[in-house]
Amino acid sequence: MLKLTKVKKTFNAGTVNERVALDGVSLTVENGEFATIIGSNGAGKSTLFNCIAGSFYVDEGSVELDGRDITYVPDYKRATEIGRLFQDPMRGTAPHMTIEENLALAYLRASQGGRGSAFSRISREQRSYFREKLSLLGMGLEDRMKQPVGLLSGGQRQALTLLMAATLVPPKILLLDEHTAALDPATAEKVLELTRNIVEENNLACLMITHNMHSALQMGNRTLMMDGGRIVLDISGEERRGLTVDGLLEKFNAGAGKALDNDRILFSK
Ligand SMILES: Nc1ncnc2c1ncn2[C@@H]1O[C@H](COP(=O)(O)OP(=O)(O)OP(=O)(O)O)[C@@H](O)[C@H]1O
Repeated sequence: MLKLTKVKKTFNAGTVNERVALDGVSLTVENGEFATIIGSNGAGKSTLFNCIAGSFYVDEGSVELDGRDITYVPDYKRATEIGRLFQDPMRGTAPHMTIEENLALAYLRASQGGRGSAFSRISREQRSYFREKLSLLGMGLEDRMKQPVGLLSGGQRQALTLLMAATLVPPKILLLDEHTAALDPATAEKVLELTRNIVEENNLACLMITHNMHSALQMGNRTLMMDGGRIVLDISGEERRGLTVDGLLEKFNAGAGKALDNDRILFSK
């Protein structure tokens, strides 16, 4: 379980470029809870992920994972418990290493911690475990384990990254930062389907930033909307079921006191 309490983060404090990116955000995400996050430009969505992952420390407030205070735990230590995917499919895997080497490295990192742990030989057991996991993707990657990852398509690479981040050693929380935005619509749909299955099967706590309002409502079981460094809307259950995109926009207007000003979101409506 993830718990943020009154988290504040300001960039360039005291200068003309001061930006309050998170303005006292409190949020609890239980295991099995899958929340989509949508918001205006510069709302603080990526900063929220950076604070959870430890890319930088918060100015005020606390971050807890499974009841432990991790507010000042460095990012590489948190990486053993926090899986993260970015928009760019090239991030998260090493192109010159083979599929099985990437998997072995991810496995070692997640199970033993630390950056760049050296790994020796990939055992027969490991190889068959990786093969079994890869076959779940339904992309034929289990027959290409000795090929460099650089040869894969963007969608295949993102699916592999998802596997590495979320299933080899299931994380305590999975952070997805627009992880399908750079993919063509058919491939994005496939990766979203995989995401849904992986989160459900592993009963993960998951946060997914998206600019697609349909995905925001169709994926997961909770939707958060952010504006100006705050969570202005948090809907789940009955309130969320059957909600349309227009209904969500209306709720945003009521919660934020203004219309959503994110063209990427509005164009995807
Ligand atoms: N490293 C940084 N240095 C200075 N300002 C930053 C930094 N990171 C974010 N900001 C500022 O903090 C605010 C929140 O940014 P953030 O990237 O978290 O928003 P976002 O909701 O992810 O936006 P978008 O959807 O436009 O990517 C913005 O005003 C942004 O310019």
